[in-house]
Amino acid sequence: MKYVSTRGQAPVLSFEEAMLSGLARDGGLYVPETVPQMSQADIRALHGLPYEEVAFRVMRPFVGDTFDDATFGDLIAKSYAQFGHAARAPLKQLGSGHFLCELFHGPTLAFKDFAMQLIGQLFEEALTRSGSRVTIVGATSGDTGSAAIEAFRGLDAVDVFILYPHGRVSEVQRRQMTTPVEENVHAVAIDGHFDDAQARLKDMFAHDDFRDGVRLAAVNSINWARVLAQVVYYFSAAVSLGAPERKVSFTVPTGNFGDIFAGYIAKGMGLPIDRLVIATNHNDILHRAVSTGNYTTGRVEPSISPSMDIQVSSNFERALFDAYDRDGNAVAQLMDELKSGGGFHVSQGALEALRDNFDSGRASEANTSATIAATHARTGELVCPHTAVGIKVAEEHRDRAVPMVTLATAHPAKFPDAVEAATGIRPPLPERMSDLMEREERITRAPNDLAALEEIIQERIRT
Ligand SMILES: Cc1ncc(COP(=O)(O)O)c(C=O)c1O
Ligand SMILES: N[C@@H](CCOP(=O)(O)O)C(=O)O
Repeated sequence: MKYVSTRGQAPVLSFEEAMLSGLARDGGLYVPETVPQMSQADIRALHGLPYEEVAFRVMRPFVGDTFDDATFGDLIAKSYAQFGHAARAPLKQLGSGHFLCELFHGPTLAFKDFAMQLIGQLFEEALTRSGSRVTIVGATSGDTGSAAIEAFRGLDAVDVFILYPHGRVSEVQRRQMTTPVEENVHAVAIDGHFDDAQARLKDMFAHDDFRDGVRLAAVNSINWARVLAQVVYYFSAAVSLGAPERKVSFTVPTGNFGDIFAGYIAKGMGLPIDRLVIATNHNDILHRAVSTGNYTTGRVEPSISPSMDIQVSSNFERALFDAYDRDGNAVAQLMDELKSGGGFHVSQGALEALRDNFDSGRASEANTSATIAATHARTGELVCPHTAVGIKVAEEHRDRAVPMVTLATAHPAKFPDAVEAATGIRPPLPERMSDLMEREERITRAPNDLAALEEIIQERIRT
């Protein structure tokens, strides 16, 4: 299995190389050269299997010879052993034909744990084997950072720096990043918003001396391995609802487009997904792009679903690559326009290709609060604000003949203020985290400045 860059100018890599390098040398994102197929019989055979076995069968063809079967199976088993639900990604019925897929039973209470726990294991195995080390730098609007710190804390071969926007993550998210005591993890609060953090991360990858000097690695969804691990729960959910005999649709609360792109890959592998619905908050660049063809960035406005306060949505580049018939030059040109002019227009042909797979909708702040309240009143469930954005958009896009699954991307206790404001109920943290608010925090403050951030990292990495 080989991986190619969406901008067509970087070396073609193996799974291990793509995983350890993150962003391609030409600024693009790695995607598989071809998407492996699962037949109807392969999909039918997933019925009733434990999540770990589904994960093995879905991901195995993408990994090539990087890991042998026994090792890969063991790493998957270790990755999900800490999850608080036997089904790992259980389905819960919300109403007739509408289901939630609960992705928040991992150690940091958000869907990011599905991929991060796995790539923590994969990195450790690959680095131990080669005797090398890496410096991971991540950008977060809250959940990726906490999941990465949890997955990599205490590892000898890895130093981790997480850039998060100062004052723009929830207190629970911040404390999950700032209270771990291990010396190899660092939470860095930068002035600015998530897009600034992600832009500085990409600048570091474009700065070859720094990139090579610190052996820079990425754990954001620019890393293909992150997307791959997220493909699995589309299969487990669809099979539980009758695939391959029955089609299923998914609505995905979306920011950086990684999670929904994983659904697109599942569909490309043969899973009978009817519609993939992009659900955004008022930072709605993706909804505007799919409905009008204009991908134009605006100001990132804070919201009660802060993890989706994103305007420059990295993985959209992967979808564009396919929509432009895998023409890396065309994608590179669009990304140049984005950098120089803040946006681009998607060609008619590419827009039609995108619309073949994706629908989209948006939820205002009032919609989100009202959905948290209505869902609680109707079902007794407390949902996080990101999930509420998904539920609201899903209800608008449902074809009653096809089951709809909304991805429940975080636990409501990560965003207690928004949930309490909507329902009057403050969701408690699970017992194992009950002292989170008393633990001591360790925060580095930094300007939104490449040189300053690189200096902090260079001073702190262990050699
Ligand atoms: C809770 C939550 N929901 C949804 C999203 C959106 O996911 P993605 O960035 O993969 O689109 C994120 C992070 O981005 C998140 O943390
Ligand atoms: N919502 C994310 C933003 C980064 O997304 P990623 O999937 O590219 O890591 C977060 O919580 O940090």
